[in-house]
Amino acid sequence: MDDNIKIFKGNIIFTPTKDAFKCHNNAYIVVENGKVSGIYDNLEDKLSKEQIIDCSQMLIVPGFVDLHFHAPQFANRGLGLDKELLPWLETYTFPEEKKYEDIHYAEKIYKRLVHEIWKVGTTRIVFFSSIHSESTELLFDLFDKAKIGAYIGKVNMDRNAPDYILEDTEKSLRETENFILKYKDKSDLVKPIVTPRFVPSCTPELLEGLGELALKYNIPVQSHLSENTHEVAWVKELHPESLNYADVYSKYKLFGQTKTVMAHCVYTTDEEIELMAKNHVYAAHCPHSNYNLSSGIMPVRKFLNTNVSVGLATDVSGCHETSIAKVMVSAIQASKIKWLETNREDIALNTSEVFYLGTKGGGSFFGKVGSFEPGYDFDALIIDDSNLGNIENLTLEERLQRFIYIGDDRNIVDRYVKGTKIKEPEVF
Ligand SMILES: O=c1[nH]c(=O)c2nc[nH]c2[nH]1
Ligand SMILES: [Zn+2]
Repeated sequence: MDDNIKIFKGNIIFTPTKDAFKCHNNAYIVVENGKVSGIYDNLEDKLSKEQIIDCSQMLIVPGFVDLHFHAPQFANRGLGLDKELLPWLETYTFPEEKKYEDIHYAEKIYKRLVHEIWKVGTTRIVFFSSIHSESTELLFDLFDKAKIGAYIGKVNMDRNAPDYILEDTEKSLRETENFILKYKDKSDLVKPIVTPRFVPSCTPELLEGLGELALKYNIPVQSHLSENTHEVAWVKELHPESLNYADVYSKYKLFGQTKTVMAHCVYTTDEEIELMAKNHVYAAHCPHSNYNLSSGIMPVRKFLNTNVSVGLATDVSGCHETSIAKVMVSAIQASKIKWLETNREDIALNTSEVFYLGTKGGGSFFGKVGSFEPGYDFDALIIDDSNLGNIENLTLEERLQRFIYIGDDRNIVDRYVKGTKIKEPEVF
């Protein structure tokens, strides 16, 4: 058989749309050159046993996609989470990010990070690094070597933070351009992304320069939008000339002029949501982080009803969890509170919806990723849930739901990206 063809047998479950799971019990998924070519209920008569990767009792699901993660905050998980956003940034986040000027510290933590992302079954991820070019390049190289898909952004910030974490505007732009030039064509799986931290920490000159760079090299953009009420008020104070928070990014060509993702969107107005839909700007929903930092609850249903593309994200270290499965749980919980808050108008999310958001919803930011429809990259997790309880009398949907709620990385037997099995990365 052609080396470029792999055939997996197992219980295949995925969400081509958010509205329902597609399930194939004990079926075959054929992968050619890293892409799904089809799913068949029976191929046995055409194949010998050696040609099949047998996962018979197991679940085969798309890999998880995390649309927003701060790599240099990895060692800070679980610290200072009784604070709100702005005091937390000052007391915990900025001092930790400063440490990434030391490449040896970066190497120690980033190697652990790659291992963790592999462990929890995240196969595609969008990272903020820190302001430091050398550490950012290291992060890029480690994910490229691990063969996990990622966008990686050198953070830009030149105002409203302690001196030790601020950049000179010109230098920030120059280093960002150098990073783009060095890495934009280096890897098939890992790519640069333009990363203004958020409006309060970027001068208009910096935002303007970053918008120009994104357009010049057609590089995607990521930032934060309307996470916290104090932050939103601060942006209004800094930019009285703008209609709203999104309008500031938009003015500097950082709001959909190239592919864009904005984290949080808790206080985004109806006009801003309309603009996101019009400009195809993604929203990264980070419910765990929003609880921890007392930010609020993003009205996800409103975004979905307005046809905004939404994915899930941990937002480590606003979030102490690294698993997107656990974010799926908190997305359901948060939406139930929102349902109560809106007098039962914003219908709560169900399991197929959050699974969609954590796979195909965020995956589309990377291309044909997060589903098993023909032509999609075969990014997959093989899950053995036999230790979680009886599997005989449950539907595949129930088994997957149970894994999301009570399973963990110990249930993930194998991980694939673009049809290639990802080996466990070395930590030391
Ligand atoms: O959750 C967040 N984490 C951060 O590091 C950050 N910086 C600005 N805004 C932020 N929000
Ligand atoms: Zn963030």
